Amino acid sequence: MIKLEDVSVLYNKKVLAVDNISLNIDKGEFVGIIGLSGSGKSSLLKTVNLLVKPSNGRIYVEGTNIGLLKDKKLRNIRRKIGFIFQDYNLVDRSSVLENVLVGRLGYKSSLKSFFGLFDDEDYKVAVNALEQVGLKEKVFSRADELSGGQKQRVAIAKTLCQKPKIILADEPVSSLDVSSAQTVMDYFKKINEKSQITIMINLHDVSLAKKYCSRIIALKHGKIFFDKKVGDIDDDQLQELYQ
Ligand SMILES: Nc1ncnc2c1ncn2[C@@H]1O[C@H](COP(=O)(O)OP(=O)(O)OP(=O)(O)O)[C@@H](O)[C@H]1O
Repeated sequence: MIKLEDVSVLYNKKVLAVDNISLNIDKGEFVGIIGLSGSGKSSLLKTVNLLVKPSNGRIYVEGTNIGLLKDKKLRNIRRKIGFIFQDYNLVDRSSVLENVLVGRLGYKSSLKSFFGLFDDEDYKVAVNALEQVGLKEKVFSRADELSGGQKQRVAIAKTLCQKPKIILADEPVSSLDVSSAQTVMDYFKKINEKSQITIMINLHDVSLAKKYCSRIIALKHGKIFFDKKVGDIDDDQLQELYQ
């Protein structure tokens, strides 16, 4: 589903955030990325949909080298890849429904998306997405009336409206209390299992990564320190990672 070949990210010609990484992620995997702050987790995730352009290497999504795509073809492939940010990325003064409908814009002509014109099908998809994250009753609430955990669930619903095959989530629960973080992670897990959506998620909380992910990729100084099934990770390796 996702294949990286010799991918590096170099900022300002001097900070090597991702150092020659190659990896393969299959459809339906739930992969956690862990590592110290500054180890390159965010940069790695953002290269997968070209939010950050790699300075070297190739990125394949479903076999297509996305670095070679332009305009409509690039937009179409990006539509398949949802991205969830730590700070939710919602419009606070808009309703939950309006926020979620933004996820449909990739399916609209530029004119319709400019005027925010949605049809019955869009509303159906949006309400269904909110149902999937347990927030159907909040459909007309304003986004800024929600708790952090609820906001992140709205962000997930927005992404689901894109009908993604892949969800990339960059520290999606690090601003949340323990209980809200678990609830959000539960929804990620449900979505992964029910829809076979491939998930790559950056987490600084190793215990959450071990609880929810099937595979963990640990980064150190921009390189893969280990890449293992959760059951194969031992505490010594984790200690070495965080030293
Ligand atoms: N836009 C940028 N311009 C310049 N340097 C950057 C940029 N983004 C990240 N870096 C640097 O790249 C390196 C990796 O950062 P990155 O954010 O990818 O790591 P991270 O593991 O996600 O860290 P954190 O957990 O703190 O977000 C760091 O040295 C960081 O300062």
